[in-house]
This record gives sequence, structure tokens and C-alpha cells, in this order.
Amino acid sequence: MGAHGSAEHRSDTVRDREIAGEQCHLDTVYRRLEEKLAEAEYILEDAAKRVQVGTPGALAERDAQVYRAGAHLQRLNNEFEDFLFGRIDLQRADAPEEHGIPSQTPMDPADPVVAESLHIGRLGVLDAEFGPLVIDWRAPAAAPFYRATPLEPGRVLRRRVIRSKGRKVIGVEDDLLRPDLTPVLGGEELPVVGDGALMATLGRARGHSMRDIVSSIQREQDEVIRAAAAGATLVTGGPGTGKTAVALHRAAFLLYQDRRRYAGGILVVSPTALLVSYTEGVLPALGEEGQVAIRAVGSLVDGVEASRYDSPEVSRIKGSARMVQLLRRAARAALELGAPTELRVFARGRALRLDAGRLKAVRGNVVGGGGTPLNLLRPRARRLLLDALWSEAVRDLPKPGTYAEREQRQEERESFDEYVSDEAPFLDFLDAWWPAVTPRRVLATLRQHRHTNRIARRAVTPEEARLLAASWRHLDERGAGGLSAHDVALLDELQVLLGEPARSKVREVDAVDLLTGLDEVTTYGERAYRQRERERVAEERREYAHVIVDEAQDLTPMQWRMIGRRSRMATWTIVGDPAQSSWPFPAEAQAAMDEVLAGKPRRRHTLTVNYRNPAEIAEVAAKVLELAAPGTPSPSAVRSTGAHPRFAAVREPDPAAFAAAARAELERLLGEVDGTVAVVVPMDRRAEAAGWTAGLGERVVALGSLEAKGLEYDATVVADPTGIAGESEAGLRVLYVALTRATQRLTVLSGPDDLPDAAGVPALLK
Ligand SMILES: Nc1ncnc2c1ncn2[C@@H]1O[C@H](COP(=O)(O)OP(=O)(O)OP(=O)(O)O)[C@@H](O)[C@H]1O
Repeated sequence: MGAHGSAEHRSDTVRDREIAGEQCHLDTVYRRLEEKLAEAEYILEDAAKRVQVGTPGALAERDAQVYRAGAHLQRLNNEFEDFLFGRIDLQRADAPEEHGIPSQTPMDPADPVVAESLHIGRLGVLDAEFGPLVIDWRAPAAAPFYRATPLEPGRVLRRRVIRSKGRKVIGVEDDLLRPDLTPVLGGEELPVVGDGALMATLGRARGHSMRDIVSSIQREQDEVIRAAAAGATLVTGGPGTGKTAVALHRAAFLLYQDRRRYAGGILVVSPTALLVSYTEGVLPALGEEGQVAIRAVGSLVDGVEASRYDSPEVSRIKGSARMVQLLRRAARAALELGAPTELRVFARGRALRLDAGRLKAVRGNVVGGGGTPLNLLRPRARRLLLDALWSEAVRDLPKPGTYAEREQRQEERESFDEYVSDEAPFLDFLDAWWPAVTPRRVLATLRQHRHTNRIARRAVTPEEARLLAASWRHLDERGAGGLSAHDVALLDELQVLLGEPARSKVREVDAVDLLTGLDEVTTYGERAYRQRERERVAEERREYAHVIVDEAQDLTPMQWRMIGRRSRMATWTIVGDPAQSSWPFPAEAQAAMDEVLAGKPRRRHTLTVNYRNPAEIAEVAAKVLELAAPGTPSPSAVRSTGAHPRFAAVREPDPAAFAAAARAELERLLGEVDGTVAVVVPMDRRAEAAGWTAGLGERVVALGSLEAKGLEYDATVVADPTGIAGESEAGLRVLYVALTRATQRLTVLSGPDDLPDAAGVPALLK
């Protein structure tokens, strides 16, 4: 034991010495941070004391300084976990930097001396002489920390991950990137401590919120994070390859690179509100509080929050681009619903009347070739009604012959318009005949199956019309009531078709009339007015500079259209995995995406390593992948735990027995892992599953299959796999999602429909 013991002892002292060295550096960093904090506070106070005098230029300068100091203070005050997390020891450079990134050119093996050591952290910190104490992880100089591999080490001799708690360094983990050399630092051999930081991170218990991965971003991920912003960056990769993590780190990177452009201008679209709350903490941990809008696809329309799920049959109709046609007709029909069929006014000493046929013709003229939002056509409706009434009024009169007669007729016309358009019968008629229509009101009209079927024509089949109507039956006549994420995209589409309703019913002269007079059919003024109106509506709907789509494989054509409307000027990062798609028509979604990206240059990346699931779980998932998306390669699992998934079964069709089995599994798993446990069930068994978890505490959640998207847990029970696979056309892909949520343990619990064979494996998973 002697020799072994002393070797261990020696390595312990080396470790302690290395930790002490890093502690010393961290202390210096914190001292410097405190100085900077004091400085920022001083600048703020000083600025506040100074009176508002000085040249505009000096004031602007001061304001800018105050702003920077304030922002800086806020970031410094953020108590970061692992503020300083990395270090690279580099060989002397013999080649100039490439695009601002230190050269990756291999070095001269004859010169294994560490020429410089760089510390990497969440923010950059300079010492009093402007020397770098810590380099921001997003800076080009930090790239080799993530890019260097033993095959392509570049200048990196050693990479070190530093773990700390508060202000105390508790560990270091090194990778020697040039085992072929004996690198030297300060005249001594470069010590190498620990056995890899990545594995330690991956094995940690999960909580209910996602952690950042700054200290262990891998090379293929780093390439995505730092990819140029222009055009569209498309990233695919299997479950657990870090797509979500990478997408969020990319947002932080873009902010670092061009804050002026991206602050407040990045939108991250997530499939569910659950995934939004799971990922919300990552950007603040990276020092980017409140700079990025992370929204669920069901919350993209202001003031609306999706709270319902549609059945798969209904989802596939609502998500389809066929809905555009249906909604166009629905909007038009909503306008006409209950419209009066006769207009009577008294003017020029007699009753004037427009009958149903006449009104129909006028309506057709108002809409013209279509295209203009219906609510914006109201001024035109008013004008064309007056035209029609006027021709009634002068029907029996001879046409004016002379110039003077024409002048006279024109004057009469003007006073006719003025008089009629102030009369209550006319105003009441206009309100009823061309009412302001809201998107929700239109949806509400589609509750009536007969109505929906009537306007559907070839857009949807009668059966589809029935399903749609049934899905909206709970709405009231104004459209109030819970909506699904699919409905939200429909509301957004309707908003475009309808335009903003006129603000109020104030009965004054229309802006259009002021601009144009009443005599031309369509005037420049009117077009300009409509144009401004359209721009106003568009402005109210935010435009983003960069849009990041997570789980892009699930977006329906209608959702792509909705996101596209917010991103006309944007550059894109789109991450997804077709094999996990719950949308049944990938080609249609692809076409919708192509339309949104409209010729933007695309750069493609593939992530290949599964950091979430141990090999034992990945292996089971791969079998379902082969059924769900034959030929799709499985990402390779980066670690294994030795714990194989368990297959349990309930043989009787007895809900109570199934519940007892599920609960027993959950309790067992709670004992086996330190973190979170989830049970995933078919969507229509969610209420049942909620009962199984009652009283088991906060570590346990019950999820419907579609709710599990993007989330992860230490252990999962996938209950009723056959039920999940049979839920929809995309069921097998949804099951693949469910099977890939666990970081440690998986139990598959099947019912009598899918009993396991002698080896305990249900047929579906063989
Ligand atoms: N380089 C890394 N270092 C440490 N952990 C990582 C790394 N990359 C990914 N992970 C971890 O792996 C897990 C999976 O990552 P993430 O959720 O981003 O994957 P995903 O590709 O979005 O998965 P899915 O397609 O299933 O939604 C997370 O816990 C993440 O923190």
C-alpha cells in the first residue's frame, strides 16, 4: 500500500496546490470586481449630483457613461455561480490570428513551453493596467477553450475547468491536449489534475430548471454558437445533443457581439410554456437578464396565452395552410353575419331604399380584388353606400348637360352626403352592415358546424369542419374562452385579414374623406391612409432582429406564417430534430419555412453527441427511432451508467392496478435518484397520471406526451408506450421523445395491450 499511498498523497498535494493557485487568481478577480463596483457606483452618484449644465454633447456623453455604469453595476451585482470557470494554457503563437481567433495551427513540438495562460469566465475583467484577468467566454480569445481537441489542439496545451462555490475554488479538472509533449510552465512540468469535467457535469442531479453549459461547451456546439448571424443557421441533432442549450448560448453570444443591434431584439420561440419556464434561467445566468424574449408559440400574440391542447385530428387541420382560405372566408362571412338586408333613408324629400341585391353589389365593390384588411374598408363601405344612395336619389332626373348644371349637381351631391352621413338611420345601418370584427369573434362564428361547413367549400372536408366546430364549442359569441397554440396562430392570421378595428364609434368625418373628398373611386389619399394603417398594425406586432426557433420540427405551416410576420428583417437560428416531430406533414411545414426564409443563405450544422441519456437508455430509444424515422442515425451517448431501463407490465385492464404499479415505480425511482422524476403518459391520460403523483412531493411531475418536449429529468416512467405510439400519425416520434427524457433511469410501464416477452421487453421496443 506504501507506494500507492504516497502516489495518491502526491497527487493530492498537486491538486491542493493547483486549487490554491486558482483561488489566488479568483481572489484577485473579486478584488478587482469590487473596485469596479465602487467605480460604477461613484460614476452614478457623481452624475446624479451634477446639475444639468453643459453642452448637449457633454450631456449625451454623461448619459452614455451613466447608462454604461448602470448596466455594468447590474451585471456585476449579479451573484454568478462559477464566475470564473476555465483556463487555457497556450503555446507561443507562430502564426497570426485568424479572423480574430487565435491560430489553431499546430505548434513546434520542440518548444513545449506555456507562453500564456488565459482565464475564462462569464464576464470579461481587466486589471488596473488593462491586462485581462478574465476573458468573457464569448470573446474570440476564449474560442480555443471550446474548440481545442486532442486531434486539433491548436495552441492549447492544457484546458482546465475550475469549479467554485461562491468565492471558493473547490476543484479543477484538466485535459492535456498534447500528451505527446511535456509542456512546461514556470520551469516545471505542467501538472494535470482530475479526470474530465464533462462527465462530472453530466452526472449531476437535475432540478426543475436548465443550467447553462458555459464551462463545457463542446467543439461542434461552439461552432453553432459562434456562427455568423447573417441568413439562417439550421441545426439538427438528436435528443440530448444540446440544441436548446446551444440556442440559448447563441443568443448570449449575439448580444455580446453586437449589443446595439440585438439588445431587446432577439426572440426565442419554444414549443410549450413548460419549456419556456424550464429554460428561462439560462440567460440570466449568462449575465443577460431581460435582453431576450423567450415565448411559447402559444403566447406570441399579445394578451393571449394558449391553455388548451387540440386532439391530433384537430391539430392537423388547424396547423395546415389550408386554414388561410377558410379564415379568409370566415372573416368575410363574420362581417356579413346578421347584416341588415335593406337600407332606408329619407333625403331630398323622399324615401331612398337599397334592397338586398343592391347591397350585395355594393359590398362586392367595397371588397374589390380583396387584399385590404376588412376593418380598414369601412370608410370605403360608407362612401360606396352614399354613392348608391345618390344614384337612387337622382335616378329620375335628367343628366346635367352644361358645365353650370354639372357644378350645381356636384354641390347638391356634397350637401346630400353631408346630410345623409350624419343621419342616425344611415349610421346605425353602417354599424350593423360593416361592423368592426375582431379575430376572436370570427373564431366564434366557426363554432356553428353548419356555418363552418357552408364556408369551407374545398378548404376542409365536412368531417373536418365538424371537428373544427366542436373544438371551439366552448367559446362564447365574442370568442372568449380558452385557446390552443394552434388557435393562437389562427388569431394572428385573422388579425392580418381584418386589420385593427376602427378605434371608436365616434361619429365624425372619416380621415379618408378629409384627405380625398368623396368623388374618386380610389384616391391616392385613401391608399396612403390604408398604407399607414397597415404600417401601424405591423409596428404594433414586434419585429425582431434575430429569431431563434427551438424544436422547429413541431411548427405547423400556420405557426411558421405567424413567426414569419414578426421576423421580416430578422436573421435566424433554427434548431430541431425531424425524428421528434409531432407534426404529421413535414413537407408542408418545410415549404412554409422556405417561404419564411425566402432565399436567405443557409448554413447547416449537425450535432452528433447525446449528453443527456446514458447509453443504456439511448439504446432502447434507438429501437423506436428505427420504427419512427427509419434510417435516421442515433446520436451517440457520451456516457453509460450501467443501469438498464426496467420494463414493467400490468396484465389486467384495471386502472387501479396500473395506478398502483406506476406509483410504485415512481417511489422506487425517487429513492434511486437525487433530482427530478417524471411520468409521461398519452395526452388523454393526463388527469389520471396527476392522481398517481399526488403526495409524492415537488420532485415528481406527471406529463402528457406532448408536454414532455425538450424537458429532462433524472428518471422517467414512460407509461403506456403503445398508447403514446397510437395517439396520432406521429405517435412513434412522440414516443421517441418520451423515451429520451431521462438522464439516469428509465422505466417503461406497459399495459395489457403491449405485454413484455420473456425477457421483459414489450414488442414495440424490441
Ligand atoms: N457541452 C455540454 N456540457 C454539459 N452539458 C451539456 C452539454 N451539451 C448539452 N448538455 C446537457 O445535455 C442536456 C440536453 O441538452 P438540450 O436539452 O439542449 O438538448 P436538445 O438537443 O435540445 O434535446 P431535445 O431534442 O431532446 O430537446 C442538457 O442537460 C444540457 O445541459
